[in-house]
Amino acid sequence: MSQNENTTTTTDEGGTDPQTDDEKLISTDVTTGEESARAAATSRTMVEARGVDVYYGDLQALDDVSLEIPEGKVTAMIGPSGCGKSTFLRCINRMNDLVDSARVEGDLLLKGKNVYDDDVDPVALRRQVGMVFQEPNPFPKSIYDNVAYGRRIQGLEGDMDEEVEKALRRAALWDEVNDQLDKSGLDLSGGQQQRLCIARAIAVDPEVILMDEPASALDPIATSKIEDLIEELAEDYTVVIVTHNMQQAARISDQTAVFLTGGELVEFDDTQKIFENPEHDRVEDYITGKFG
Ligand SMILES: Nc1ncnc2c1ncn2[C@@H]1O[C@H](COP(=O)(O)OP(=O)(O)OP(=O)(O)O)[C@@H](O)[C@H]1O
Repeated sequence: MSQNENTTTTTDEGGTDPQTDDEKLISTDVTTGEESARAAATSRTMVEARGVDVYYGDLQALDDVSLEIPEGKVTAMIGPSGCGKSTFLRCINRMNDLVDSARVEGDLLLKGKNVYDDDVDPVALRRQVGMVFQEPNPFPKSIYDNVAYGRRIQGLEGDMDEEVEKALRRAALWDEVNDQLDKSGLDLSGGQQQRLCIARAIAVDPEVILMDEPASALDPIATSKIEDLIEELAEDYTVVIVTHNMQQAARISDQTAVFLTGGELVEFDDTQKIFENPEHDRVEDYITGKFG
């Protein structure tokens, strides 16, 4: 957001937002302290969807999706191809804004604040809600610069060497790369590249990490490392992961959302319940491989 765009905004209640332009520039958290405190006092929900519909032109990709994603857990999104899992993930950090034909209706709240409100800066939102994609996509830069990049462009304070080391340690990559930080990120193995992308995402201190099939391009050993890492990350972050791999969802997630054709969220519950005793026959059929 440019400084000129930072004008006084109208609140839901019709009053004016007392936050000054400078304060808004300093505060990149899209939720205000008051909103965060209110949300924390009433629940531990990090992300809440209320009646979310998404369209790409005439095609409806999500149909009236409502769910609450708890803080500090791993939440998996599963379902057959084309049922809207990635679309839902991309609503949370407004990546769908980048698709001209995409239209989002309903409410998508992050710590009680609608991320689609006019006063939310999508760039600040994407710092708070980081993303890791299916194909590892490090920048053609050194390992160090890949991790430092986000902090530099966001102007975040702190000792950069320490921050880079911290992020690489959290991403379980430090021990493998600490003596070659100048090496290109592109020269790492696929699994290391994906952990580098995770380090890059966490270097800017997000609260939520979205992962869109983060291990599907990796071999079984690299996959297993990423799965271990995801479980560890949930100690510090809220993780939302799209996966085609039901065993993976069962292994690493606390909650599972099952989407079925037509962009419908059919069931959302504890992962154990979804896999052992789902409420809906259609979910059982999907889990047991009768379709999808
Ligand atoms: N950028 C886009 N433009 C037009 N239609 C899109 C776009 N992205 C997704 N869609 C359509 O929206 C629907 C949901 O797609 P989405 O990628 O969210 O599903 P998914 O469940 O993640 O699928 P997969 O498991 O195959 O990745 C599909 O019909 C898809 O073709």
